[in-house]
Amino acid sequence: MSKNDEVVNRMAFNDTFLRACRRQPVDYTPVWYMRQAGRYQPEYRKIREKYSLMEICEIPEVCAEVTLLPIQQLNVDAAILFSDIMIPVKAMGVDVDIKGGYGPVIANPIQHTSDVEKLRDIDPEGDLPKTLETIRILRRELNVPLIGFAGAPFTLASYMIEGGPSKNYHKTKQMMYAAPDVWNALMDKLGRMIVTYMKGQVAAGAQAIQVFDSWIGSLSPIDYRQYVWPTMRRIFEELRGIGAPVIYFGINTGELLSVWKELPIDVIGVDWRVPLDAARNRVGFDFALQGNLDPAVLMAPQQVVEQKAKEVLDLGMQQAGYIFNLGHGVFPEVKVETLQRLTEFVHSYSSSVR
Ligand SMILES: Cc1c2[nH]c(c1CCC(=O)O)Cc1[nH]c(c(CCC(=O)O)c1C)Cc1[nH]c(c(CCC(=O)O)c1C)Cc1[nH]c(c(C)c1CCC(=O)O)C2
Repeated sequence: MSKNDEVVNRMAFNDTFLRACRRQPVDYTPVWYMRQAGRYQPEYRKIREKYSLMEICEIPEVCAEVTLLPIQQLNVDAAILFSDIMIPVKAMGVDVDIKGGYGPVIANPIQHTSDVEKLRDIDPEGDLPKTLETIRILRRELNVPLIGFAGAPFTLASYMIEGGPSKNYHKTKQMMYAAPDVWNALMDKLGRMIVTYMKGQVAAGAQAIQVFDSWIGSLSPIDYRQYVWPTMRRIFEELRGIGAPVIYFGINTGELLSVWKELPIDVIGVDWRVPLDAARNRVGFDFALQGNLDPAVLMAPQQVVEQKAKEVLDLGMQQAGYIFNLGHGVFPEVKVETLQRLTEFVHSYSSSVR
């Protein structure tokens, strides 16, 4: 390749990730990492010395810079907006703080119908202008697709009800089982917020959407269907046709996949517990899959990382519509170089096998 071709190539838009989301043929397996912008990067830690996470999200130039760090360093095939699932919850009027190394903290947890009634419906242009401005800046700078995102109702509700991270979600489930009216009102309100917010992100330039339902695996399939499914179906039906593929991700969702397969979504994010061929057997061939290297593998020597990545790829690549990712986010202890080499490996191995 001549120097000139290289420049042209670098500027051309790389749509491999979007093609994989739509189960179209690709030249190699696209890859991005959950939490690809974060504390494992010295540059991120430096920016965090100056600004809190919430402050970064309020300064579009800095927020765009943080989003771009992994694109420049890792050669990944998609960018994910730097933000947090709790940012729009704050815009609904909830007093949220995010403590690094711990998680979201809420001063006045939701308990009663009146607490739910107090939550404001958001207007993304009016309430989250900095997020939309960040997306617009990013679209000018990026030559890979930009993923927008939201937290799903159950996962958001778990923080809003517990007041912070939780092990067993006792208060959340207590509301679900004992006060279904309050619970349904909360699901409904969060569902509407998510649809409005995702439409706003896509209108501003997000090219794919990931809905994070990180803690949904704490529910049985029967309870998922009864207490969460109606809201999820409404959300995804309303997001259908917005012109951006929709990814739905959660942890510990092995038993939920047979329910998820009835949802109108494009991509299912799988954690490391379910081998990708088993996931295919559970959801069928109408979805792309994303995942699912155990993030803990990134602490191992490079040859182990590559062996484990190969095992994941050999299962994932059996069908069109596969995106390599971790089964959850990058840990702060991971070396940047490990992810650089992993990305290179995924690209080269997948293009050699094809
Ligand atoms: C559950 C959840 C949250 N936030 C998010 C989820 C869903 C995905 C998941 O399960 O990880 C989503 C999220 N949060 C963040 C992003 C940025 C984009 C990216 O992935 O690069 C994304 C996509 C920034 C962040 N959000 C947070 C950090 C930590 C670093 C910091 O404080 O600077 C980052 C980079 C803080 C946060 N925010 C949250 C937790 C539990 C924590 C603490 C955990 C930790 O400290 O590692 C809530």
